[in-house]
Amino acid sequence: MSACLEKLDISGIRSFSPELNQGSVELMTPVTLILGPNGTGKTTIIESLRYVTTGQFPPGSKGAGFVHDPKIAHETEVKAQVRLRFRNTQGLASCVTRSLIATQKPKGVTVRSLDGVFQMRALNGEKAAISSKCLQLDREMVAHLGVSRAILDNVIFCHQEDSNWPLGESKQLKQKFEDIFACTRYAKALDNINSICKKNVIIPVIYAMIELIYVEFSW
Ligand SMILES: Nc1ncnc2c1ncn2[C@@H]1O[C@H](COP(=O)(O)OP(=O)(O)OP(=O)(O)O)[C@@H](O)[C@H]1O
Repeated sequence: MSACLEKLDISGIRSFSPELNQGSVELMTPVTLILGPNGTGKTTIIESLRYVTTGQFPPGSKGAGFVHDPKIAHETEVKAQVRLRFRNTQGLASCVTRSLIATQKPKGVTVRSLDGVFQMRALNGEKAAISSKCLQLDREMVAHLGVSRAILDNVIFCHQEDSNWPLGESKQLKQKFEDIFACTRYAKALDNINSICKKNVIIPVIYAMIELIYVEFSW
């Protein structure tokens, strides 16, 4: 079963106010169209989906610039949160929340990521919550969405500034294709299978020889 995104809540990201549940987007099946005039937040929605699923900030931002500017909020600190409700690959209701804090310092804005939370309702209706360090959460998301990080990053939620990657330099292009199709992993897996097959042929032969020797001597 493929995973299905249902609802995105954004607060404190770019022009979305830090007040909780200020920006909510219902994600429709099979497709959601995002329309609006320039500067109304269409890119921010895709950036937030990419951030909540992969933990990646938009290109070149390192978090500052992605969080609502503390100067605009007239605060020294702004809390940001992105929450995504979705059905995982088993059809179970799941929810992932990632949070950030931006602090206005004399030299500029610094951004700190807080631990994320992943919640899932099991088939018996019980709710399980995993409070998770960012790296663990990235792995959880790949498992529950059933899509690799490279596909989330470069295909499904590819940032408009990065969307020309198929026209990039051949070395980088090769790397991208390797990441997306996991070619190296398949080659390694095939090597492993071949060597296991060889071992599995050799081992029965050795057993057969030992058995033969045993039979010879037992006479
Ligand atoms: N750090 C920030 N704090 C507050 N507002 C911000 C911040 N960064 C960007 N913005 C504002 O957020 C909005 C960004 O909107 P976004 O780029 O998502 O719009 P868009 O609908 O995709 O626009 P376009 O059609 O031009 O691509 C702009 O109005 C911008 O001024």
